Amino acid sequence: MSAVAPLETAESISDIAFAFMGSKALFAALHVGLFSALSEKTLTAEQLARATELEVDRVTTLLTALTVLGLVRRDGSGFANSSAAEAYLVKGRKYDFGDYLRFQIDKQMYPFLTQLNEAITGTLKPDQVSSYAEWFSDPEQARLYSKSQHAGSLGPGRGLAKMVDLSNARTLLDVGGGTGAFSISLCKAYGDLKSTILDFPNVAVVGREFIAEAELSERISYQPGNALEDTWPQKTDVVLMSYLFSGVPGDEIAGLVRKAKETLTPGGRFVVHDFMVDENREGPKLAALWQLQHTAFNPKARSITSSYVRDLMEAAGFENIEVGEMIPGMTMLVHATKPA
Ligand SMILES: Nc1ncnc2c1ncn2[C@@H]1O[C@H](CSCC[C@H]([NH3+])C(=O)O)[C@@H](O)[C@H]1O
Repeated sequence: MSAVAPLETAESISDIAFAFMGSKALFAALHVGLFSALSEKTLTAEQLARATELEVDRVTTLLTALTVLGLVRRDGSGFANSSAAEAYLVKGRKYDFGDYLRFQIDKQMYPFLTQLNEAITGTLKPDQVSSYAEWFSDPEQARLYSKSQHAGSLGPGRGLAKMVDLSNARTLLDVGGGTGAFSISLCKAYGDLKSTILDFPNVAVVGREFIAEAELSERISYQPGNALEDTWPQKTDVVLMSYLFSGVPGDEIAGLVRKAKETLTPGGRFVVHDFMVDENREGPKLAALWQLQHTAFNPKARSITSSYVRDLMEAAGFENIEVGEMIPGMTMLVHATKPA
């Protein structure tokens, strides 16, 4: 991964400093259904104002911002979607991720960044969220987050099923498994596999709904609780931790690796999936920014690399350690075997 060229101009700093305005223009447009209203047609600001029941000056200002960002384009005297907006931001399109952006990113991640200054200086106040446990003690927050996370993880789950051969495994422990997107994808790919998901009680409530919908309630169950405090089910053939390391205090990670080793059956596989930056700390950009995002609500989070995870696995006595990219430019997969 090649490094970004260091910036040389004031404008390039401004681009970063004011980027949040563009993020908000995108989210506001999604909330009023603007891209869906513009789907496959060209509308003037007045027509769009009528379609979205908004005031015309405000629609004009929003459309102008979206046009300079390239999300929409001028078409004669009207406005039309860019091809990206048409493909990814219109309701019902196959690859639409508008709901993920307007719920998880705008309603949860964006507000968390308003406490980043305190998180960085270690001065979060008691009423500010400083862990997943605290955040998900609110059932509505747990539901809102988990639903979009689920949609985002089904695809990577299918990818994982192809990258790691689990055909000999019968039991999976999915630590911080959320609503079970990975467990569901893996159980669908491997007919003999059963999974136990360890996650907070308010997440389990939502997950059971998804698992019932996938008709896998017989094979996927929950042990609701806190992975850092509770006793884990023993003798499992696979332990999976997807996005768990980024969500716990950095000094807990080594203990999680050791606990995985104790829990696994001999020959069992330990699989870790998470945001990991390159060894030289020059990228990938989204991995680095997502790690920073996690620090905003988990101030003891650690910015990890795949070598860091590999070294911990080696120290814990794992072998056949393999490292690969999972979501390009964003996440890595590190997996290893407990000696037979
Ligand atoms: N201490 C903890 N104990 C149990 N679950 C946790 C803990 N800390 C974070 N989590 C969960 O870790 C998950 C991170 S989101 C990732 C969910 C899922 N593994 C996936 O890849 O899609 C959330 O569901 C959190 O509730």
